[in-house]
Amino acid sequence: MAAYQVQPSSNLLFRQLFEKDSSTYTYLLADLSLPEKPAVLIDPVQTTVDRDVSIINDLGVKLLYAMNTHVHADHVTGTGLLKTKLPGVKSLISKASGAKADVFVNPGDTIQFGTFSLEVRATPGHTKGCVTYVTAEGLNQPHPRMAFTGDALLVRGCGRTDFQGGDALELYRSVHSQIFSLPKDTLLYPAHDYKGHTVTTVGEELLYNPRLTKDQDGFKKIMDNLNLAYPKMIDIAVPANMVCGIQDPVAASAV
Ligand SMILES: N[C@@H](CCC(=O)N[C@@H](CSS)C(=O)NCC(=O)O)C(=O)O
Repeated sequence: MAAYQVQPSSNLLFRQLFEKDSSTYTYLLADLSLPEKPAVLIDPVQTTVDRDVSIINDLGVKLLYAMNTHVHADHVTGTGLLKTKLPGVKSLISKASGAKADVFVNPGDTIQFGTFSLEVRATPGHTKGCVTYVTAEGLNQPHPRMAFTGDALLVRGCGRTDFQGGDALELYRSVHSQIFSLPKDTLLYPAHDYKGHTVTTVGEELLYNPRLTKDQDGFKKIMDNLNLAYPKMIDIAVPANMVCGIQDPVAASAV
């Protein structure tokens, strides 16, 4: 297996952070070419917000957006709590998610942080409002490109499709049209991994993804027979994430 050295651009700060209880990856990206070092944080988890705030403060970056790829069912997002700890931060999620946030994005929108940006691609199927965030093309942009796929595409897997408006055929079409259409060397960063993987590429998943290399019928059969237990925190996480996590930590801790 090839080892990936992420050298997207000397000006792009990139950190992949892990939360072990839900096996969630959180990603910090910042533009070091500007004095303010504008940054975004993708899929933060509430229980690791203090870690994230420490890293942000240690590195001296300015967090603009705490953003989600979708309404998570297995953990409470850190976006609400981050807003209370880092004033000025805006929560961001897709309009199609139906969740509350400061900023809503639609397919084709770009999220700017300094000289870098992330393109919003609609990748529904795991949930209705799932999006993938993709770095831009261009001379001073990360090369290879990087895509943050949430739960639409996992390394050698994909998100389940049995709740929150999930739909196996929609997920299949989303991944093939919006993710597998990217250049083969595009680095794919998922929101979860349960087996110790960190990153993959479009080329690798086109060859080795055991679900998405099948045809649509074969894929649907696999997804209909996953028989996964519901996430332990689903009844707490989904309602909390519909409002982008805790908005008032004092009130929440009093409950
Ligand atoms: N055991 C975990 C939940 C595991 C799970 O269902 N993961 C989801 C993504 S989070 S909703 C998934 O789509 N998994 C796909 C797969 O093939 O594993 C818990 O209880 O939290």
